[in-house]
Amino acid sequence: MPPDTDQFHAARARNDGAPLRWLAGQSRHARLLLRTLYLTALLDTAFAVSQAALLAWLAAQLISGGTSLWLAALLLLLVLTVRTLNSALRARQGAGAAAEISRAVRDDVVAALLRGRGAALTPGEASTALLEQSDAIGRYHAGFATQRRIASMATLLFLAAAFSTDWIVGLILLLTAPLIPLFMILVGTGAQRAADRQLDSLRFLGGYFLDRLRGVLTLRAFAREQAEQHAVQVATDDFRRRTMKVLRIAFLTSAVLELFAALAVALVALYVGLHLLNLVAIGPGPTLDFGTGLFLLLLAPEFYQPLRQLAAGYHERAAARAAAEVLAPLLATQTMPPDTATLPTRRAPSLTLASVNFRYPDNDQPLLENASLHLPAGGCLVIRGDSGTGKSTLLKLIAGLLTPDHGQVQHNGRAVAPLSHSTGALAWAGQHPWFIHGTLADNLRLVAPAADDDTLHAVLAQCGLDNLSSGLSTPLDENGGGLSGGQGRRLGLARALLSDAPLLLLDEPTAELDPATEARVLDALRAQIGHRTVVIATHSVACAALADHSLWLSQEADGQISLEVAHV
Ligand SMILES: Nc1ncnc2c1ncn2[C@@H]1O[C@H](COP(=O)(O)OP(=O)(O)OP(=O)(O)O)[C@@H](O)[C@H]1O
Repeated sequence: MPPDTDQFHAARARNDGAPLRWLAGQSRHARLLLRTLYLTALLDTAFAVSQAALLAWLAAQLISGGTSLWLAALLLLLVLTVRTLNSALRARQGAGAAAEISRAVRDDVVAALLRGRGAALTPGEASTALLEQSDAIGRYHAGFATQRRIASMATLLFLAAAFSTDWIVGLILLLTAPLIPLFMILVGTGAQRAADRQLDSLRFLGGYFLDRLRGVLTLRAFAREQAEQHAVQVATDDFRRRTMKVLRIAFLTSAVLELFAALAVALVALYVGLHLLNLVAIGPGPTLDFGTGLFLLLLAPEFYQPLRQLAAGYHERAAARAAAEVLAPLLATQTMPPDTATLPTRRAPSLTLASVNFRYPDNDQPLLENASLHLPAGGCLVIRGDSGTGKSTLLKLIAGLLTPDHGQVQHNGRAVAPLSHSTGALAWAGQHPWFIHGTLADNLRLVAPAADDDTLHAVLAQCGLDNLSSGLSTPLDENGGGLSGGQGRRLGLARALLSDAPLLLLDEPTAELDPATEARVLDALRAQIGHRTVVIATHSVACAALADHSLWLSQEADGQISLEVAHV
């Protein structure tokens, strides 16, 4: 179900934590788990009161040699067993709800990244958003947010039990209980600031490590390992200090709250003790016998337990708020544009750009302004132009990886669906193909799981990849290790050709190829034109000869990109 983005933005502007509630509301399964979690927590409160009452009854029976000893023991055993089972269920529902919410948020983040919404994020920031921040949202909802609701209901239940037994003890609990939330609010701002700083540091570190790992060979070539090692140490140290600060606040909060709770329990114990020794005359007086006194004494620590758990999870709230601020711009744009559609058939689509404007968020200059073109179904459009004028960007717009700021990209006259909603209607071979750890065959079968070896050999031959000594069994790592740069790129092309997508989008498919291999690849591409619509971004003159429509992008003196369309 697409979220209501207006509501989201309004909530964000109010900064009342509503983005967090909005993020949890996305999954129906998570809502169900949260409800069960809440119910089990309320049951636990009822069991805690019963357990205290039965324990006190049993002790009273033991001392007075009462006749209901076995009944009290049996009932206590029953309550203890059911409470243990209920606690296990509660822990399970809590973990399930946290995992489910994290999964739902993660799915939304993946969809947003696939739509190019994370263009401004470094890979490290994107992976932090996918892993830590999504988890922080899940932990918060199953932890602090649920505990807040539980604590208020449980407090009322315990107070009702205490007041109905002894109003003085009820009063002690009532007057000491607000100290805990009050203290939490007092440390709140500091905790939030510390969590924000820790998250900033984590996001920075994510990207920093990834960049250094990728560039490790370059760093070694320039003998920069020592300097980088030191820089990594400094960055890690900074993260450690910030994490310790968050933990210090969390521990300090817990310790102070433990102290409050211990003092309040001691106060109840003092009152009950003085009463049993007949040293005070206030309260219910002679009705406070040993059993009732013990019940109140057992009830007091249970009363503070939900509030202490709430305080212990307070840093979860700060971490989740910080995470929601980062995820908000990514997830607020999840709505599908109206009248969008994936390609309904396997027929080659026509392509239209209708007055498209596009600017990368961190660039002042628009890259495309009022760009329009039409490519009939089964046509071949070749995009050429100076480096950096926007050829790859245009391909991404056609793919639905990027969304125009104004105007529309249409497939068969209908607005293009974001790539995350696509159903295999287009095949993409980019400049930096993506590999999986496995064999060459594994990498090809990503797009055609049922393809037999003969089909794979045929497509490899078309792309000039039939001379590898281990053939389909050639092992690859996730960086394409096992293939040369040009071979890796041709594997990407082979994958696109192997798919049955009716729209082929190819970015520099013949770069780094010797003339003989380029000729083979061009023959393979020529064979696609007519029954597939093909769009190619290239610098190659030979490749440009495939075009029945061509486009030239060039940069004007004033920095503007102009777009010249020609029917070949
Ligand atoms: N993710 C991004 N964020 C901001 N600016 C970007 C981003 N990607 C590309 N650009 C900028 O947009 C411009 C067009 O980039 P693009 O990759 O589309 O060019 P290109 O014509 O394909 O270049 P080349 O021929 O060198 O491959 C460049 O000036 C680049 O700096």
